[in-house]
Amino acid sequence: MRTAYSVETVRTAERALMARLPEGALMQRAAAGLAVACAELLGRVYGSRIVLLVGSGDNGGDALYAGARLARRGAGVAAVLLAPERTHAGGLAAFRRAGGRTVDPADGEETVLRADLVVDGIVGIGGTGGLRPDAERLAGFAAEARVPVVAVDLPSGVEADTGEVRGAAVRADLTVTFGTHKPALLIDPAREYAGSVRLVDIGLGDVLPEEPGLEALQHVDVAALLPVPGAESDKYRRGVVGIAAGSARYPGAAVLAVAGALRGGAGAVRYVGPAADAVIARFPEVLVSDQGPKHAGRVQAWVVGPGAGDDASVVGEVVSADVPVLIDADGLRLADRDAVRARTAPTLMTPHAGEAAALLGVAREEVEGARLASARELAARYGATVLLKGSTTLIADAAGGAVRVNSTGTGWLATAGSGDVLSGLAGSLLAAGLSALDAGSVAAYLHGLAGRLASDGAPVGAHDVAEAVVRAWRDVRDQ
Ligand SMILES: NC(=O)C1=CN([C@@H]2O[C@H](COP(=O)(O)OP(=O)(O)OC[C@H]3O[C@@H](n4cnc5c(N)ncnc54)[C@H](O)[C@@H]3O)[C@@H](O)[C@H]2O)[C@@H](O)CC1
Ligand SMILES: Nc1ncnc2c1ncn2[C@@H]1O[C@H](COP(=O)(O)OP(=O)(O)O)[C@@H](O)[C@H]1O
Ligand SMILES: [K+]
Repeated sequence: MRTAYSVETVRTAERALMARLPEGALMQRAAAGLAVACAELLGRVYGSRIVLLVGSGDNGGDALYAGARLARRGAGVAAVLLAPERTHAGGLAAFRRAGGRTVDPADGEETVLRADLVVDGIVGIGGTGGLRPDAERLAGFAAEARVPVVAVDLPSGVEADTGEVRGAAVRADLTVTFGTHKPALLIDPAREYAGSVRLVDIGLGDVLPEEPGLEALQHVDVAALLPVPGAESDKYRRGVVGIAAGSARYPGAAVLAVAGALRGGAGAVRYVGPAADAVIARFPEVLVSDQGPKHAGRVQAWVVGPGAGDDASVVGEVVSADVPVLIDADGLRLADRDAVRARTAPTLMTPHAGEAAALLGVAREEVEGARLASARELAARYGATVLLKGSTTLIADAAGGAVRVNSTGTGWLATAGSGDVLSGLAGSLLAAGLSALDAGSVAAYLHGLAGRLASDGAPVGAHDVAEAVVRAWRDVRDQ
């Protein structure tokens, strides 16, 4: 499991750890890790030209101590000081002792454009708002220079706790972060600014609380959650998932949700709705009914909404069922809010940003800029688990606790119908007995991976993604 903690938690942990260690020990650990990462990226340190962008806090201090280490290995290191009189004193002294030279921001452009590597030590977890104008100017030179940029702890200018990017921010190729990931390194849009991320152990593990703010499942975690049939299993014990989806106008959504459900581990898939002929023609193994959800026979979980059009009565019937229910797409618009809140069995809602915005009564951009807060808010309002789709998908439980984050996907998944596949897949995992949080996060993980496998850099259709779920499942199982 990859975990991330909020700034406040990181600071508390750092204080606890610092109290046990000699002064400056943490920063030395951070700087040592940072210098190693820079050296690896450069390949050859001796003779290389490194430019440090140094802000006025400890983030700049990390950069200066790392710069000193690199200067001692024969690199030519220059530091552009944003606020010379407020620069980290110990770091600056060490840097100068090692032969580093300082540069006035006025000469920053020329220096940065001649660099082989730029180290962004402008601001770390102490930053708020986008970069200030003088810092933005320097960041602009780094982008212009088209040389590798290594961010210290975080790409400067992003919001550490939320992943929002409210103004100018550094775009890094590599971010070397200390002690733990910060939420911004796992959540878009900030995640994109970080490039690849390397975590340097500074000993925080022992002092961080057990429950993180965010967690991202890895192959091994997903493998442990996948339902596997045993000797006593039969199709009913494996779970039956009901799909109430599709309409005369959108029959394809039913086919795609069923395609996802058949790959999600349930023992049987029941389909209810007007697209039964299309479903059965494509998937003869599906049990179909046109009697409505109440009379369709027992299921262990329902999926309602994909391509449902305007049929609110089917949504109402499913929402009143006393089994886990996944509500997606049109279902999110049609479901009675009080009825959703009144449910006692688990509910999983799977909006994209536009649907989440409609549910919250805000503009889509507001959700896109504050995805974490939006997912938490929706989960609390509806008493449901909320899976907010996007390039990083977030899964938040109503009870609070760590929010799951998934980034296995690819932009090629932004294709019509891929969300229908995801809802069928997640519903099937719910029917197989996973909690709403696990079903949502395992489905997002497999779906993202399936998108990558199916696409391999080329356009794909949603049905390709559904077919590739089997390969994603094997990939996870065989890790
Ligand atoms: N606290 C610790 O024990 C450790 C901290 N470390 C480093 O220290 C950093 C935190 O240091 P600080 O608390 O000093 O804070 P930062 O260095 O992250 O930022 C504070 C400084 O940045 C300026 N600033 C804030 N917002 C800005 C903006 N939008 N544009 C430009 N400048 C801005 C502020 O004026 C302030 O001087 C971490 O990110 C990490 O790099 C590491 O050395 C590991 C140990
Ligand atoms: N840029 C992206 N990167 C990765 N995954 C994405 C991206 N855009 C969308 N997705 C994923 O693709 C799926 C699209 O679902 P949705 O928006 O409901 O589409 P539809 O309604 O057409 O099925 C979601 O799983 C979402 O997380
Ligand atoms: K930084």
